[in-house]
Amino acid sequence: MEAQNLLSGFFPNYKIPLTRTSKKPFSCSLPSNPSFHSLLQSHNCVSFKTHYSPCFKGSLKKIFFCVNASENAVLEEKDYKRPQVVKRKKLAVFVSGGGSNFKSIHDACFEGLVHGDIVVLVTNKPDCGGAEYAKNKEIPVVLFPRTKDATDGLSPSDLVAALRSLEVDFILLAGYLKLIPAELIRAYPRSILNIHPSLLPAFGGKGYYGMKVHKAVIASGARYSGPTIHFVDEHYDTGRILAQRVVPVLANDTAEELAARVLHEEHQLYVEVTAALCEERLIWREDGVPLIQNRGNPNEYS
Ligand SMILES: Nc1nc2c(c(=O)[nH]1)N[C@@H](CN(C=O)c1ccc(C(=O)N[C@@H](CCC(=O)O)C(=O)O)cc1)CN2
Ligand SMILES: NCC(=O)N[C@@H]1O[C@H](COP(=O)([O-])[O-])[C@@H](O)[C@H]1O
Repeated sequence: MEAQNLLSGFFPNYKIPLTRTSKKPFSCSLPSNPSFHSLLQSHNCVSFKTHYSPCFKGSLKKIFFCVNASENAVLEEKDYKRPQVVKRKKLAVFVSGGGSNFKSIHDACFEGLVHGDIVVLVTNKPDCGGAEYAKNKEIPVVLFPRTKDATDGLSPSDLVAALRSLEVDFILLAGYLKLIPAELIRAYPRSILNIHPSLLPAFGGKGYYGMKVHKAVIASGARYSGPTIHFVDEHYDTGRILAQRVVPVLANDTAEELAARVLHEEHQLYVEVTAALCEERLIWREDGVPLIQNRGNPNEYS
């Protein structure tokens, strides 16, 4: 029965035929209380306690569970839906300032909320708060771009080579204030995200960053604002929108008060989106709009 309970989380429609088998099962060295999770862990992945495990894609031919000394539960390959295992992703984060979004994502990776790791921090400001945090966490820091004032910065081709050598899967811009060149965008198609502190397409584009955005929102009389996460294309803030959250703009809001309200939502939204990215829960609608598959209900998208 134990195996049945254990597997019901992963194979809801499958009833294990508890049969005595004369076949000599290959030795299954599962712990006394066989845990599918530890089996998954051994594959350097995590399982999700939902009715499906998006994280286990293997060539498991048969799973022998030692229910007890006399019986073995046998899952025949034909009988179960092959679960999907997703490899842990490697992330590059780009910052220019304090890096609170970077820190939120780093914490989420450490806590297991994001199935990924930040393997490099890229910045144009080597002394910024985000770079200091990265150094304290022993995350490599790379200077980009190369300018006349930053001759030790990387060229676009050198940056692509460095990211490739680190096997980076996705790039997350988080308060990075320089234009990402076409060469990097071509190297990482549909793999670069940015967070912007307004409801794009409003209040975006060249000149719209940091407090400038919030001041413009307040001056416009807009009643709502909020963060947008979008894919990065060759222009500022014009890439495909992936996720947004809405916050009220209060009548007596200062730019700082609005910024703080938006930033709070940014931290949560970027972690949720990065988690979906790392679990490969993104799909592209036929009209080119990206959607996120709901972790608990794979038939639901947002
Ligand atoms: N190719 C892209 N690169 C970047 C994007 C993007 O969507 N496509 N997003 C920005 C982030 N961003 C808004 O979210 C943004 C950042 C900076 C500016 C801007 O006007 N910058 C100034 C320079 C500011 C400075 O150096 O202090 C400028 O270019 O004159 C607008 C929007 C990151 N890169
Ligand atoms: N147009 C880009 C832009 O304005 N990005 C904004 O810079 C801030 C960075 O904060 P952080 O460094 O604490 O994450 C965030 O509010 C982010 O939306």
